[in-house]
Amino acid sequence: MIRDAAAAVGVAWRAAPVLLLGHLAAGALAGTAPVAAAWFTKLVLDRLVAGQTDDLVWPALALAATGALTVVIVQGSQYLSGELERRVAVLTRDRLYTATGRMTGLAMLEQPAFQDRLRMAQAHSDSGPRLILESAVGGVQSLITLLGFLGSLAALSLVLAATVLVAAVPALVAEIQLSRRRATVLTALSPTERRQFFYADLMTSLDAAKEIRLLGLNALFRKRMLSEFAHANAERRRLDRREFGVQGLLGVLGALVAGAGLVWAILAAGRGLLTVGDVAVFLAAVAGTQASITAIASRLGTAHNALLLFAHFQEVTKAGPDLPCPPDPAPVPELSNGIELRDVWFRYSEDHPWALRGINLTIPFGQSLALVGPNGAGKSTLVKLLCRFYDPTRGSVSWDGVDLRDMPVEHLRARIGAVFQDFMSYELTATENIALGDVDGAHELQIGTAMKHRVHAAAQRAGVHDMLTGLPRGYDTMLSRLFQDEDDDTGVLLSGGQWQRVALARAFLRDQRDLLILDEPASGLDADAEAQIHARLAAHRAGRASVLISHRLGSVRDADQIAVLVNGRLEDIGTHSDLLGRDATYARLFRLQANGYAPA
Ligand SMILES: Nc1ncnc2c1ncn2[C@@H]1O[C@H](COP(=O)(O)OP(=O)(O)OP(=O)(O)O)[C@@H](O)[C@H]1O
Repeated sequence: MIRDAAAAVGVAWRAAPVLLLGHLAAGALAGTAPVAAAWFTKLVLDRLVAGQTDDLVWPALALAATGALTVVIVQGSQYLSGELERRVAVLTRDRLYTATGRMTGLAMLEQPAFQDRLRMAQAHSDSGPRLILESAVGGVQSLITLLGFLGSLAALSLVLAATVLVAAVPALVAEIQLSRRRATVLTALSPTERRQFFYADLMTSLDAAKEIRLLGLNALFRKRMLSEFAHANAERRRLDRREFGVQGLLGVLGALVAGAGLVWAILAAGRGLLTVGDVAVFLAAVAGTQASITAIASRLGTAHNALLLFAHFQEVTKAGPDLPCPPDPAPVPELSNGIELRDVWFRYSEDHPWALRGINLTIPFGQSLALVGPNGAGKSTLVKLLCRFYDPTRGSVSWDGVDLRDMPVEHLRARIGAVFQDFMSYELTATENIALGDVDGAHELQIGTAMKHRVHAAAQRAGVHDMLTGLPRGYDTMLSRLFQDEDDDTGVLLSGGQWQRVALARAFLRDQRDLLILDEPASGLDADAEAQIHARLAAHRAGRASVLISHRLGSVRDADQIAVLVNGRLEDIGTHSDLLGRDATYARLFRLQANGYAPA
């Protein structure tokens, strides 16, 4: 907890040291103002009662100046706090997304617990340090006020000063417990909120709009969202009620102490033990002491709560890379022999069934391997292991004899081009959508003349150049209608097959890479386009290894090798004619598909 507090202050210090110091100084000044105002009031009242009107001017002026200064400090403090939060936000976001960038695998992102932590970190990383600092500054401010008023109170009655102090202990304890409870409830509600966002998102998502409307799912998802919402509200209500009860009791206790003090002060003044000014200071001190203690308790609670939430940010940013990285990684050589899977077993987690079972397979350099098999056989999983999105649970994948785990993962991926089954459609211009295939991550996307030529060539190979040229702004057209200016609605939505060609063009931009992976690259293409794409792929096979996944067996029959996966096992491997001759899964599936095209 202390380490998290130091980290939060460290973040603010790194983001804006001068603002931080200014904020602290403003807090300390603001803390002395109420005490000074009380004593100036006493001077004014005592001199008024004593008829010393000539000596009234400076305490009255000082009282007015204190009031004015307080207003300036409060306003200035608010500005400093806002600016500090803005600068902290830039720094925390940078750290958060640098940390997620260090997670080079997929397993961590797939864990619900990590997703919850990430969401909490995203939600509280900006406000966390601000709340912690504000609580610290506010706490110091209230402490200064408290000490000043306690001193004043002690000068008038030691017993009363001690009573006010002791009466404050329950408030401190209660506030800390309440804040702990608040943070626990927030964390426990995270999965509920995740589901709530999921349903809310579904109902407004463009991708889901067709099905939601056709199947009439809006009412169902709205009810589910509201039910999650109601569950979260019930928890929050329980918390608010508890808070209401505790704070109410504490308020009554404080009022009783203040009331008793007031009676004592009036009786003492009646007996001539206190002046009118003393009574004024006394009243201000009792109220000020109680208010400061309540403020300190509440600041402590806020800081405690903010710290518990900020811990999520700390955990995410401190998490190491999710794929082990050797201390002295081997450079990734250009592929010259091939990639070998040796007795590879893989499951997504210990609770999941095996997705790959003892796969032994070689993908020789300069050759193409087709992966075929029924749904869920493990084809995409195998491809994900080739890109090292996961490490095999058992066995190894090696690149020219070097285990992928011994290589820097970013170097490995720099040698791979891929189109995944669930490829991305970026809401950017057509040029950017393709140029993203070859970026230097450290720099902004540079689209000079040379890059434009390469983008056009890749688009031509993917058979999408003419279509892109014909768009309202050619290659500069936004492939989205979401990010338009009011007076510019030239963005377009592409069809599924057109998007697939753009994704292919993006992969072709990386065609100098050693391994080309195409997971169902032509599933959305018309028959002409599919034939063209496969002819082009075949022409570019030399000089690299390629892996092609397809359910349309006619399109993989020319592959140098066809591997048949069934239920995570390698059932068979060979050329098209080898496999047809063996009369197993491949031959059965091929004949089934071929029959569909045979004349009736
Ligand atoms: N991220 C994941 N977490 C847990 N299980 C997964 C994950 N991805 C895939 N699986 C499971 O692993 C198995 C293999 O899936 P995979 O996607 O590799 O099959 P596939 O052969 O590519 O299927 P398809 O032809 O339908 O694309 C399936 O049982 C699937 O449910």
